[in-house]
Amino acid sequence: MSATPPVSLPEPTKVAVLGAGSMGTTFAMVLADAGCDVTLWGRDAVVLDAVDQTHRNEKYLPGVQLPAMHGTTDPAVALKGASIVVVSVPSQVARATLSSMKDLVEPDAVVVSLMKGVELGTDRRMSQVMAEVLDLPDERVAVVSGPNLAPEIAERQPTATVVASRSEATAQLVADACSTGYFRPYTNTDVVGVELCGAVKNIIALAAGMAQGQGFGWNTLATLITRGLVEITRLGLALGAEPATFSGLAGMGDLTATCASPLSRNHRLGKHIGEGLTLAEAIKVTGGTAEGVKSSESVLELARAHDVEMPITAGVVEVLAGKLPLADLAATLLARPKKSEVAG
Ligand SMILES: NC(=O)C1=CN([C@@H]2O[C@H](COP(=O)(O)OP(=O)(O)OC[C@H]3O[C@@H](n4cnc5c(N)ncnc54)[C@H](O)[C@@H]3O)[C@@H](O)[C@H]2O)C=CC1
Ligand SMILES: O=C(CO)COP(=O)(O)O
Repeated sequence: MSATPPVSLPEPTKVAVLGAGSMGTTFAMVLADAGCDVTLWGRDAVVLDAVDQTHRNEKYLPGVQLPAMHGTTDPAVALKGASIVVVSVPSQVARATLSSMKDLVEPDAVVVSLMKGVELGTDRRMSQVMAEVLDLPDERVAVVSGPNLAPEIAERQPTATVVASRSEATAQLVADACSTGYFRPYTNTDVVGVELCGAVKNIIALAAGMAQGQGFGWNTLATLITRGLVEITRLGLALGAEPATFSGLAGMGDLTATCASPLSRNHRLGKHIGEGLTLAEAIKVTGGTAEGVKSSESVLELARAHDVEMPITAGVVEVLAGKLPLADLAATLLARPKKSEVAG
């Protein structure tokens, strides 16, 4: 097994995208638009047949005409010859999904996570899960994260993102593979920071949605975004992230998009709870993967293990668990002991 990926790939780069939901399909579109030979893998034969034959995924991206790509339910077909493997399944099933495909991934492939969650039970970030299951060295691991609401990218609206890898050459390689006229990747070597930004902003977006559902306005939203960024930064720094990451696209960028947009499933789910639905009802009505629900628990565990204060996250966990009435959340947060804004 080679520890270092090739610095350039054969043209066109063959890419497997694992997970045919809204983000997996959208990123497959970006890669194909960028000139890659893309095969999308998923479990639903009806969906993948349509992707393969008519280049449409009506279940997850209704009305969107995709560029030419392959679709399959057979992981061996998707992974054969793929020099880049993109993983876009819900975080809590990443380990099981990758374990079942472990022997099919090409020995030199770079494996990229689009997932924005932290594993329950282990508190591992997705790049850690991928590396553990597939036995990958740092040079073969990358993550992509930024203000990247799938429905907007699928309309080819302009946005930017961060491709992070401990290896600058790997980050550059993945950035080259997904660079288009509407999607601009920046590189970063701070994998920890970029990944934590993606996972924790979903929890803050739940809180922002709850606040909106309760009828609170822009001041509350801005307060949650700003103090949410403080929580993300505190946890990230405790885990070795770089300070500059938090004001970047994966940090402030994604936090703003997700907390403000009704396209965010986490925001919508929080809003349903704010309007009075139970968690179970809100999950059903929202549909799709709202990573913050489960990751709030693992992120809070990480925070406690590193002695990091995350009051908004802790409040969201209590509300979701039914231990704190949502009507009391704001008062609970505001009643905490007064402190300096800038002292840690
Ligand atoms: N949708 C978005 O705007 C964005 C999503 N992401 C991240 O991408 C990841 C995937 O999310 P989406 O594609 O949006 O979710 P989705 O809910 O649209 O699709 C999830 C996909 O995973 C499949 N799946 C569910 N359980 C599975 C299992 N046990 N084994 C294999 N496949 C399974 C579903 O069939 C579906 O195809 C998440 O971590 C999310 O945070 C990141 C950026 C933007
Ligand atoms: O991560 C996202 C945008 O960058 C998508 O957010 P949701 O998972 O809340 O829809």
